Amino acid sequence: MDDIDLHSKKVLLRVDINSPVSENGKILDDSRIKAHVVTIKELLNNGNSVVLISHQGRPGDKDFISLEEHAKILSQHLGEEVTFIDDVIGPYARESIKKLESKRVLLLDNIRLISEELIEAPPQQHAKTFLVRKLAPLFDAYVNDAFATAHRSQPSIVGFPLVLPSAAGRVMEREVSALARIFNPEDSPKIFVLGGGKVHDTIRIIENLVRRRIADRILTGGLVAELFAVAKGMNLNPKNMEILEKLGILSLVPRARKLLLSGAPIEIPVDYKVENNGSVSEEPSNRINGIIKDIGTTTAEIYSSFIKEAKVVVLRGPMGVIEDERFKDGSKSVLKAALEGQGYVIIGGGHMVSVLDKGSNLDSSKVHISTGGGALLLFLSGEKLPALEALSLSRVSKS
Ligand SMILES: Nc1ncnc2c1ncn2[C@@H]1O[C@H](COP(=O)(O)OP(=O)(O)OP(=O)(O)O)[C@@H](O)[C@H]1O
Ligand SMILES: O=C(O)[C@H](O)COP(=O)(O)O
Repeated sequence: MDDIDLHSKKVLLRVDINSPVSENGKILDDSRIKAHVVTIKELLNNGNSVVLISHQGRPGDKDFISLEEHAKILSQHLGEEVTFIDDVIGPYARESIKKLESKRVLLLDNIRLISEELIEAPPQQHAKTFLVRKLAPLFDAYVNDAFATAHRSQPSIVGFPLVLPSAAGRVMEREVSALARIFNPEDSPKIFVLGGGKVHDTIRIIENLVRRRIADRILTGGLVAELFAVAKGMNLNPKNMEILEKLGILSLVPRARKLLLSGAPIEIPVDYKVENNGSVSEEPSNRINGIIKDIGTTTAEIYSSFIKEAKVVVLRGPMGVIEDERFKDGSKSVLKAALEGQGYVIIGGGHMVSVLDKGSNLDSSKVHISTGGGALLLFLSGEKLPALEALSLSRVSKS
C-alpha cells in the first residue's frame, strides 16, 4: 500500500471475511472480519472511500449466505457505518459505488453469487470477465487484503490487478512476512496438524509437503484422518464409509495410499470420539461402531507429545466437528500442546482459530494466527499463490 497512491481515491478492497457459521446461519467467529479493520482504517484515514468485496462459503453449502450480518459486525469493530449492498455487479451496486462519498465504506454481497467467481483461470482471462469489466471502471485502485483466498485464481483475486493500479493490503503483507520463517531449515522438526473437511485441498498440500520434505511429521484429524485410515486398510464401518463416499473423499484413497507407501510421515488416530444414536463414546480405531466426530483421548495425548517437541507447529482444520461442543476436545488439546510447547506456532483456518480462547493473550513472537486456511498451507508447502503472482503482474504492467 506504500507503493501506489492511495489518497482520496475510490478503492476496491478484496477481503476474506468468509467465517464459520452455525446451523441457523449465524456467524460463529468474527476473527477474519476483525483482521481487516487495520487496512480499512488506514484507507479511510487517507481520505479514500472503500468498497469491500468478499465471498462466504460455496454455492450449495450451508454456509453460502449473504454478507448482511458481516456488515453489522464489521461496523462494530470499525466504529464506522458499513453499508451493506444487496447486489454485486447490478445497477443498484454500481449506482451505490458511484454515489459513495469519501471516507465511507460499502460492502457488496457475496461475490460467489456471480458464477464467474467460481471459475479458476489465468489473470488475463479473468480480466475480461463481466465482474471485472462492470466494477473496475468505477474505481481508482484495487487492494487485495484477502490472504485467505490468495490460493484461488478467481476474478476478484487475479482479474483486477491487470486493469487497475493494485497493491497488497496490510493483512496480506503481515501474513507473507510472518510465514516466511517456515522455510528456515534450522527450525526443525516441523509438525503439521491437519484436519477439517476440505480433504481434496489438503491432500494436495500433503503431497507438496512430502515432495519438498518440508514436514517432519503430519498428524491428521477430521475427515483428513478418515481418508488416511481407509487408505491404511482400517475398517471404519459402513456408516462412516457412506459419509466419505457422499463427500467424494473415497476417490482420493489411491493418492493417500501412494503417499503412505512412499513412507510419508503421516500419522492417523488410534482412537476416536464417536456418536451412536445421540450418545457419545470413545472407540479404538480398529473397532468403530459410531459416526466419527473427533479424535479420541489417547490420540490427543500422543499428538500433544509430538507437538511439544516441535520447533515449528502448523495447525489447520479442526480435529473434529467443533460446531458441537461435545466434539471440541481433540482440537482444544492439540492447540493447548502447541501453545505450551517451545516452538513457533502457526494457526490457520477459520475453524481452528475459533477454538482458541477469546481472552488468551498470545505472544506474537511465538504465535502467528493466520487468516488463511488453504492459502496458508499452499504457501507453506512452497507453491506460488495466484493472488501474489497477479499483484506482481500488475507491478510489471505499470513499470
Ligand atoms: N470427523 C468429521 N466429520 C465430519 N466433519 C468434520 C469432521 N472433523 C471436522 N469436520 C468439519 O470440518 C469443518 C472445518 O473444516 P475446514 O476444512 O473448513 O477447516 P478450516 O481450517 O476452517 O478451513 P478454511 O478456513 O479454509 O475454511 C468443520 O465444519 C467440521 O465440522
Ligand atoms: O476459507 C478459506 O480457505 C477461504 O475463504 C477460501 O475459501 P474456499 O476454499 O471456499 O475457496
